[in-house]
Amino acid sequence: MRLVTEDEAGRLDDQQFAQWLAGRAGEALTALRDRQGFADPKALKDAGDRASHELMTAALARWRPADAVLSEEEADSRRAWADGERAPRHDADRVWIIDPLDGTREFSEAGRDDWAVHVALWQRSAAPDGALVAGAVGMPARTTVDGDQLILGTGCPTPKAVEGPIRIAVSRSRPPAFVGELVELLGAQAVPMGSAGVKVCAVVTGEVDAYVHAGGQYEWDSAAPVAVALGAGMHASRIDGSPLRYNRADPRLPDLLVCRPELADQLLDAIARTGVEMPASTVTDTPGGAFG
Ligand SMILES: Nc1ncnc2c1ncn2[C@@H]1O[C@H](COP(=O)(O)O)[C@@H](OP(=O)(O)O)[C@H]1O
Ligand SMILES: [Mg+2]
Repeated sequence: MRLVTEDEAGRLDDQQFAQWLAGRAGEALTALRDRQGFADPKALKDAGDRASHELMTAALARWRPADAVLSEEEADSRRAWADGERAPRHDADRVWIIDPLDGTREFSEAGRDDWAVHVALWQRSAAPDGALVAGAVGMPARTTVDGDQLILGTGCPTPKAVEGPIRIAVSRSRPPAFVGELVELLGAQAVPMGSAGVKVCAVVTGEVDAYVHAGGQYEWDSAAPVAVALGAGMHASRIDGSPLRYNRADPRLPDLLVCRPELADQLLDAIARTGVEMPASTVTDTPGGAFG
């Protein structure tokens, strides 16, 4: 995808804008990585988070000034649930849910390409009671056949099923405790990799059949990837099969199942058989609603 200039971004629709924004942030992150190198991983992580967040929020302020933003790197959106304060996103009609750098750990390790940029748009008026209406996941260290950075939007085709054991993407650094048992129950294969966005996109491209996570995550980790997965006809839910909801008062969204639709029942059943419990604190309220 060739990116239009900053000045031309105003004519893009929301989905095109999400892809454009992921691409611009990806270019900046790649340049930063090249310039700064890997000698100080913490400094590189911090610089990446900050540079990408600033680029994205400046572009959103310019081109979508009426919309609110929920970003991993925006203290106000994180603090809201802890302090019981209301942030602008709780009352907004449209909220951009962004993770400026997902797979931060992998971004700071030389040679790794499993990190991503997430851009999603949540709209209050969308059924059933507020929903994701656009999304893009950029994987700046991966390229298309044309040599451009790889950016997936909501129009990806459903990949063909592959014979053989179910391949399940899991976090390489924090896999859910029940994964060993799950893999054994299903005769499946665990495929460790970094970044929630990269793992969901691996399901969308057919590299794996499913992605399972539990134990902690936030809305920005999964919003854009889930928009991409739903657009490609994939199943996406909590690990008990209940729906994923975004722009809640509490942005914690600690578990996730994304998989080929024909595997959903089998995977949900096997996850339930491991006895994993859903944390009580994740009971959700009305979209953007009062704090419980
Ligand atoms: N137990 C946990 N608690 C909070 N966040 C978690 C988590 N496990 C994974 N994540 C977040 O989910 C994203 C993908 O993780 P992983 O690469 O391990 O699969 C990372 O986002 P960031 O890189 O944006 O911080 C990571 O911080
Ligand atoms: Mg993240």
